[in-house]
Amino acid sequence: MTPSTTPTASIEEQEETFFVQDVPGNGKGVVAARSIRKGEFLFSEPPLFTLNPSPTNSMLLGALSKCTRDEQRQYFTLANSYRKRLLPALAIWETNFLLLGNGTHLKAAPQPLGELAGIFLLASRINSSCTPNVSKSWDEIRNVMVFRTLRDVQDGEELCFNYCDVLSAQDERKRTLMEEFGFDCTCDACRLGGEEAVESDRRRTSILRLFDEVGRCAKEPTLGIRKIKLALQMLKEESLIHYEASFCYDAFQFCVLVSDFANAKAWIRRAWEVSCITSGPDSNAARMFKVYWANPRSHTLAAALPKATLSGPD
Ligand SMILES: C[S@@+](CC[C@H](N)C(=O)[O-])C[C@H]1O[C@@H](n2cnc3c(N)ncnc32)[C@H](O)[C@@H]1O
Repeated sequence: MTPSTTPTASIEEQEETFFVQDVPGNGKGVVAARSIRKGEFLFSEPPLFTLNPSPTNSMLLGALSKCTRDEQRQYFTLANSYRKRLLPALAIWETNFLLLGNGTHLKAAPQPLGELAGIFLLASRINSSCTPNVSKSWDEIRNVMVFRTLRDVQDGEELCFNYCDVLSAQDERKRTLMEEFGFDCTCDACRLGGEEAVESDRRRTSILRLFDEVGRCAKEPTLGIRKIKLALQMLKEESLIHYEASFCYDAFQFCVLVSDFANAKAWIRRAWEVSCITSGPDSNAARMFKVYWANPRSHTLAAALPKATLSGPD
């Protein structure tokens, strides 16, 4: 796999790749104008302004007063899910802000100290999906939010990232999105019914449980790898690439623990490939994985347990 190079896209390039249009039932949305390969860079966008994630209306008016007339006009045409409850500037902020950094942007979740949030005029048009085909990652060096495709996207398909944690059951996701963002989620995963919904819920909640269980397998690397393979299989079935890199990195660590450096290399290479897709080859994660791929013995856990041979990715 060849990861995309460091991104910048002109307006013309963007228009050839995607456009903003009305999406039935969900206001506006961003739609692919051509087929797009997984891991492709879509666009990067600087924030119009940044504030702490819970500003007052007057703080917002202060920030807006430093914007141009056109930017103010664009701000006030963004979606507003809190029309009946909040003053316009605050209501639009609550509907559209994104956290800088790579955490969740759920309002109820504890935020790291000093975490900032921002308004991104174009990204504000991207709707939510619990099976997202777009990733967003904050580039702290260039001060831009970067958007990439997580899987192959067809011409005409809507581009969506996830507003909430996707590793929970449908009713919990829908409740969170209603409570935190004021809308009833109509994404494909939230529209599943019957046996399909039960199966999807089972996989997503199992993957979450496996995250925890894998972390407790430090003394049982073989069991750890078995659980990781199970989680990767379920992630594939749910089309959720997000978490693959993290599981592959855990598998790498199990392998270096027992000096199985051949399989360690195979796992960390896969972690690198996935992180190039989800956050780009220049991301901190991708850089770290590349270093370990070149020299797995440099990891602090190397040879901490007796030698053994585990297995690599399927
Ligand atoms: C950040 S805006 C996204 C763009 C918005 N559709 C627009 O017209 O500008 C968030 C709002 O879009 C709508 N929305 C986003 N994702 C949705 C989904 N999965 N199901 C239903 N509505 C959604 C909700 O009204 C939500 O408050």
